[in-house]
Amino acid sequence: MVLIQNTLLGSARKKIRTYLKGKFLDTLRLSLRGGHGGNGLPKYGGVGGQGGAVYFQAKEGTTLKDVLHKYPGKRVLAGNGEESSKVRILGRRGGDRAVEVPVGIRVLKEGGELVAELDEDGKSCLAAGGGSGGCSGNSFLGKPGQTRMVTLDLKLIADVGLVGFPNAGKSTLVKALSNATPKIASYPFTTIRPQIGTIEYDDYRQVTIADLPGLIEGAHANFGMGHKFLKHVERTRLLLIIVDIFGFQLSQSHRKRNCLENIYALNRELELYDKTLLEKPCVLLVNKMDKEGAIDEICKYDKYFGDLKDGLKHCPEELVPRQLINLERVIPISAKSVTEIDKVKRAIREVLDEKAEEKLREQDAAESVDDSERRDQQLRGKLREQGPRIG
Ligand SMILES: Nc1nc2c(ncn2[C@@H]2O[C@H](COP(=O)(O)OP(=O)(O)OP(=O)(O)O)[C@@H](O)[C@H]2O)c(=O)[nH]1
Ligand SMILES: [Mg+2]
Repeated sequence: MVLIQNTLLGSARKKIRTYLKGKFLDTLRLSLRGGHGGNGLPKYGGVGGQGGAVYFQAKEGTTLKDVLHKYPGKRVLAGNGEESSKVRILGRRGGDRAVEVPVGIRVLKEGGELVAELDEDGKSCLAAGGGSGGCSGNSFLGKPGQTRMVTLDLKLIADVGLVGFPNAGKSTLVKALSNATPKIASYPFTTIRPQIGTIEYDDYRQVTIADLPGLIEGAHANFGMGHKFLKHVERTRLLLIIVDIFGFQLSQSHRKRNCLENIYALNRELELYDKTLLEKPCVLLVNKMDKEGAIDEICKYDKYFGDLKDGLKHCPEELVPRQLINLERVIPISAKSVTEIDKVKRAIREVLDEKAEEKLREQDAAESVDDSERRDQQLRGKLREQGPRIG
């Protein structure tokens, strides 16, 4: 029996391995069941053991593929509580099951309700509790554990997210900036899954950057790969928007968009996905400046990069965003040139630091307002205690 079970499990694992080869998993549905409580022993007043619970624990370096390899049937069961017996009046508690999941996981119940957000290494949450053991209060009958379907939804955690149309040079840039080794090719949709690289600075500071598959116009209506990868920029602190100086044309049947139109189109796709993304600081990289004719091209649009509002008069109606992105810097680059990569590296660091300082200043200001309000309240309280003044 055990042999048959092992063989079946082995073949399921094999199928899953083949299916997952090359596939990026960022969501996984699991069926969970807490352990059943053990029965009590009425004759001796014995209490059955509590059923074990299912937990999720975030662990650096784990992927959703690892979870699936471990639970190919997508079912996680905790141990049942032990029954009370003459030799062991208090039944032993059933074993807990701690499922290691990637950092950045959101645990969602059926219907999408958020159970927990495991965004730090080591953070854990209870996902399905065990049933209580049988005792005098429940006729000595152990209770079943909680049964629950959950979805694990992964949002990558990176400091910087790259947003651009296909072929703009996102992967070329990430490869030059960081330790990531994404595939680069001269056709669109080379990148089909997100990848995170780490940028190292001379003072050992590290900044993580996410290379994402290219967006296309109409991604909000599920064209191309749709918006499904944009969730991975939700937790970033900075957006690197990258456009090809010569614009982008998906195919002969699509309209060619120049680089200014590309910026508005990306702005609009971000807005249609989630307008709070527009509050993030953005750095615009105008790429492929080493190509012939690039200088003439940038001269046409340069004046609008500093004031996107002014450029709206050249924007086709269908691309006009309601709210414009916050461009902190505009840097013309060639992702193939080492010196220009250094410029980008410095700018990333500067903007991240500026924003962090701004946030600290705002927190300090809010705290000092709180302090002065507290002092005012104390003073008013004291005056009330002293009673009304005569005269
Ligand atoms: N001349 C020139 N070519 C570049 C530059 N940056 C990228 N390329 C070329 O542009 C093509 C696309 O580059 P990728 O880095 O794969 O572009 P991507 O934005 O990651 O594309 P997708 O993954 O399809 O979205 C490749 O042939 C690169 O060699 C650049 O600065 N100058
Ligand atoms: Mg790419």
